[in-house]
Amino acid sequence: MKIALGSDHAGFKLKEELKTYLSSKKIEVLDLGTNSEDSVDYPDYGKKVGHAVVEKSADLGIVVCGTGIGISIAANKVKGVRAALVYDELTGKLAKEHNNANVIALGGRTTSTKDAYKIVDAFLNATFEQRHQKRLDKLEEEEN
Ligand SMILES: O=C[C@H](O)[C@H](O)[C@H](O)COP(=O)(O)O
Repeated sequence: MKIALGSDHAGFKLKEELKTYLSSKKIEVLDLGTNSEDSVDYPDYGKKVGHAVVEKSADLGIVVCGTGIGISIAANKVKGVRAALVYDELTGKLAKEHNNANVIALGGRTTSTKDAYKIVDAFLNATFEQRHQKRLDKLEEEEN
């Protein structure tokens, strides 16, 4: 399992913490930046992670900005991405079970590190429920 990580400056600290956390669980990480708290633009990093996932350089993606909002919108602009802004364990779990999200977005200014770890675990441990596939097909139809 390889996870692509990306953030803007507001998500940098949480991205770094997640990188350490995932590595400690022996999950491979592809860090696509940013690499400091210097101000950058979230679309650049959301799109990078989205491309990494749909082009299969990574299995899943995690993106972080101040709220998770902007970077989730950015990731969702990439065809084939289903990015979910998640804010607790339940939404982390349901993002996989119902939406088969291939990217989750977190807010570095809105979600604590401890909660982020729980959310990521809930997402990674959940399984997509096939009964929702027809809805995902309808999303895909709109892209094509
Ligand atoms: O949705 C957008 C994100 O939360 C950004 O991280 C945020 O807008 C960055 O704000 P600022 O440039 O004031 O740090």
